[in-house]
Amino acid sequence: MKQSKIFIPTLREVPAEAESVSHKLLLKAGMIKQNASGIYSYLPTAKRVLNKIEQIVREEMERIDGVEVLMPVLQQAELWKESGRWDAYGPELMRMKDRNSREFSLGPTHEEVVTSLVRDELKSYKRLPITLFQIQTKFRDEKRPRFGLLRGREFIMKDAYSFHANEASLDETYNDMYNAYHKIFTRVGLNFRPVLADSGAIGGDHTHEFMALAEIGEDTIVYSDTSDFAANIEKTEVVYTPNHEHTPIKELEKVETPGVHTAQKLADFLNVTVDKIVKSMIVKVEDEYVMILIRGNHEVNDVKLKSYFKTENIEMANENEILNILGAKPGSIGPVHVDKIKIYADNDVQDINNLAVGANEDGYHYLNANVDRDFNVEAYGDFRFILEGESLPNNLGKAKFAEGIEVGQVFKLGTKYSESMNATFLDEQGKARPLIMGCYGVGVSRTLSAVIEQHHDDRGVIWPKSIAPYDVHLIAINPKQEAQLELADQLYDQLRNHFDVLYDDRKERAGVKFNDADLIGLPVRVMVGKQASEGIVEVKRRDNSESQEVHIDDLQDVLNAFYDAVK
Ligand SMILES: O=C(C[C@@H]1CCCCN1)Cn1cnc2cc(Cl)c(F)cc2c1=O
Ligand SMILES: [Mg+2]
Ligand SMILES: [Mg+2]
Repeated sequence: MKQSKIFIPTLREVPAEAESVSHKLLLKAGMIKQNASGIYSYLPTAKRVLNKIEQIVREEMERIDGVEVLMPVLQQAELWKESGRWDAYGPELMRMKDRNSREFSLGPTHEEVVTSLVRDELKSYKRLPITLFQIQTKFRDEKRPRFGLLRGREFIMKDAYSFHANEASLDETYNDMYNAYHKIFTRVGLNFRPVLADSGAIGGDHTHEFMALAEIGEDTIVYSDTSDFAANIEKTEVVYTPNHEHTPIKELEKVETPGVHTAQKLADFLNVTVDKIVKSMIVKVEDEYVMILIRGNHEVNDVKLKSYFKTENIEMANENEILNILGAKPGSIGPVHVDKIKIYADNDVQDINNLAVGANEDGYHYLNANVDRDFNVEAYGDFRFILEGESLPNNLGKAKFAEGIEVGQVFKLGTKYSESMNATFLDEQGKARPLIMGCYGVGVSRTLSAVIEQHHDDRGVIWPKSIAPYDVHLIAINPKQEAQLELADQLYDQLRNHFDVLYDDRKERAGVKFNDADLIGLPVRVMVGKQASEGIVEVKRRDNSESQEVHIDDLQDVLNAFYDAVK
């Protein structure tokens, strides 16, 4: 492809709102353009990378007998009402009406659609197991889209669904998928770890996420320094070992605490460590508000709340809701004398008494609040994130943290959808039983970004050759020089029989061309410059500074050697 004909709007400066490296480089290298928040157009070089990632995914799915389909993006609400998920999701599920006022969602995932697709077909155990997959656009109305394609609202996913007559068959496909994902993420050049994860409201109880290691990653991986334990922090159980530091019960005392709105400030004000403070959070669980109590040095784990209350529809209450319920701002709320909403507490809250908590009056706190005397706790539970260094469950060592980008996930779904949607098959005894399902996703557009996060330098992307937009960047340094243009044109015709070639034939200054070539990040470069008249060109790698001047008679061999040497 000639660069004078393609569309790669590289930028000199990057818009300030781009925070992650991949977001900056996607914009600077002219790979994406934002249409709206979290919604992007993929420009030519990005589209070519997506094609290659999708092709790798397709190959590995078909290798384990996955069968490709393409389901609709618009999903009729009736299906989500059958599965009970129409009300289980909040504003993240984009909903709309057609011209006849029929309700639809923009598909965030396709369990309901695929189950409705097979329930009229897969009626006999003889047709099982079967795995259907698609590579398709998804929509999830994220509250805070950010980091470009890492957390978009519209994104490309490979989603696969498998159907089985028994658990053993599901286990087999789950393992096949697990291994196929290993191959996919290895082939696209990612440094990744599979981790135990929380299956959330999707159902089932066995799931692994595939995490690309990157500091920008929003997920925290908990791993062990002495075992092969690895889990998403959302899932990592906190082992509660009682360690009561109780002091003699004291009288409840209300104190004025001007300007004290955080646990740390209250701790400083009271001259105690922040773990002696108890924070109160108000959470809306579907339509009911509850209070969660947690020690000042811990954070509430929203996924553990969703798992405990068995719903995805959980949101932190906003300031107005808190004011309406408790009559005070978030920094001054607490459990004392609160009886119109239920109070839940993290296990570790049991270890201390005579608590310092908000007084439900702005600018005031209580000292010496004690459970049973001053407030009731509905239930204690594991509602927090584990801290680095704490013991892992089952003596698997101490928790260590790493950031990850979730690029894939495999689930054992069980019969959650087949039962609710009446998708049954006749077993060997002719008895109707619900299909057993698995589902498996790869974030295709997110994988593109994750690769950039792991493969770049300060000048631009360094594509692994398996998914680079092109193989070779051919640059005529000064096409106004007849000898250079002629030789470059000749090499373009020659090289494109062996490689995908991007040919920079533009009448731009050399500096612009080299900057753009570094940004675009193709594995190997052939530069036609001043020595064109002697038939000498320069071959250069993008991943290191290795380069070599070579006569065009030897170019093919040298270029093959350079290309083979690149990862
Ligand atoms: O998508 C999955 C499970 C698997 C992942 C692999 C491919 C098949 N699905 C989980 N999940 C995540 N976010 C969602 C967001 C919305 Cl708004 C929704 F309505 C449903 C879901 C939802 O179900
Ligand atoms: Mg996640
Ligand atoms: Mg997930």
